[in-house]
Amino acid sequence: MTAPAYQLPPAGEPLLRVSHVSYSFGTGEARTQVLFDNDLEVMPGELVIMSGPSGSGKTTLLTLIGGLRGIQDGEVEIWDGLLGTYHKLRGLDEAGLVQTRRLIGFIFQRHNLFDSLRATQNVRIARELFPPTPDNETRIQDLLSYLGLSQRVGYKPQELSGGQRQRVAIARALINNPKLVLADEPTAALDANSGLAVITLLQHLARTRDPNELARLVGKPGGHSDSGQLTPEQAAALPNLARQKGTTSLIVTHDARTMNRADRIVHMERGKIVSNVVVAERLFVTEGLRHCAFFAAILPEQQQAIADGVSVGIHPDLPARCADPVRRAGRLETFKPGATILREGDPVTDDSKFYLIRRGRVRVDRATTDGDRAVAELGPKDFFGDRALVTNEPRSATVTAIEPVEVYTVGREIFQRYEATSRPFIERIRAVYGQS
Ligand SMILES: Nc1ncnc2c1ncn2[C@@H]1O[C@H](COP(=O)(O)OP(=O)(O)OP(=O)(O)O)[C@@H](O)[C@H]1O
Repeated sequence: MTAPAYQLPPAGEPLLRVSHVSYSFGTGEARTQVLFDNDLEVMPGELVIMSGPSGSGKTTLLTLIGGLRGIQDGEVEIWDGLLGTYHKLRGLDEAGLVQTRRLIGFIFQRHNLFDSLRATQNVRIARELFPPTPDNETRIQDLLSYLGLSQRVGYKPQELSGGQRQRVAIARALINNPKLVLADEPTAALDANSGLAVITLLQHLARTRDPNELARLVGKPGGHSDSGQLTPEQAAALPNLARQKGTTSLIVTHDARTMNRADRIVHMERGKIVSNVVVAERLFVTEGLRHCAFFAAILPEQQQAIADGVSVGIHPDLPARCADPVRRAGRLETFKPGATILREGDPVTDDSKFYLIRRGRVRVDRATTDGDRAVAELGPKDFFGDRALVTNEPRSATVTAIEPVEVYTVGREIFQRYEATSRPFIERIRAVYGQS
């Protein structure tokens, strides 16, 4: 019998969806609510870091997602690509939960290795839950050796250091190519090389990466294995270890080195997800804003805050959707070909916006001082609509979508905020835009 083929979730749908999840410990007077109405969607192949102060509820949320605790309020749905359906965890019986947990690779602090088993056996026993493949044994050895344990495969847990045990637990979590990895501080006990190896493997399990990205992480042959770089052998082993792409990882960590490698950073405070930033989108918007004279003139941290507010929760590989409140805070608008985005002569109102093109091309058509018309085309990373918001004069051009267009928008209120707070600032800016 051949294994059923894995299907991805329907286009644009997440692999994991958390909706309105709240949670309390204890009962009666001792009842304490620790999670408050959380929403989160994680797309296939995303590497998401969850950060936040101690006690903010990260571990509790992770255990709910993993089906290790019963859901009290809200829902958690996990895509099962073999059944082609979502498992809804709320109210699921133990058999259903066991089935769901088999989709997940858990990397938690308490590793629960079997004390009587050697490193290889601890990994093999997880592999035995699934149908064997001809390369079972080589894969186990390759994974352990990639994680720097080739000299330790025959050791039992008590003969290993904390970091080595953690690496065996990681090998065990990843040996079955889970489509969802849930990890709680996976790199906390690890040296620099092992931490980097783990996060790089998760990145490569997620999707094909730019080879240059990997090349930058690799040290010289024979270099020190704890140099904070990968050895050439580790880099060479990656393609084979990460043949099956599409692994989604949700990682709780305080480790700044790990955070730099995330696709998205979700931040929790006091039981609530308070920010949800897609790193590539934030970078795109920040760079785009900095090319505009108005935003270039404000402080970098203010630019960053505006970029975060604009791009929050938007995923780089997918069209914009507004599924949860965190995403709704994102300001992405779409226009069909032929649609007018701005019209020459329209007055500035409270609804007026600045536009940064994310995808597609627009035509800009405006009257020139000599009575002619000037036409230009703009594309991704170009922007328009700032001048009228600074000068409060009517729109000076008509902007039309040539193709399907996605634009990030910044509302007029941001411009007014600076006008209200800093007179000299706005005068300087108006001078740049040709107004006294
Ligand atoms: N079993 C439990 N019984 C009662 N309260 C608990 C229990 N587990 C956690 N809590 C409380 O729930 C809140 C959230 O804890 P949680 O461990 O989820 O936070 P965290 O963000 O993961 O913290 P850390 O980074 O320190 O691991 C904390 O106030 C904690 O004291």
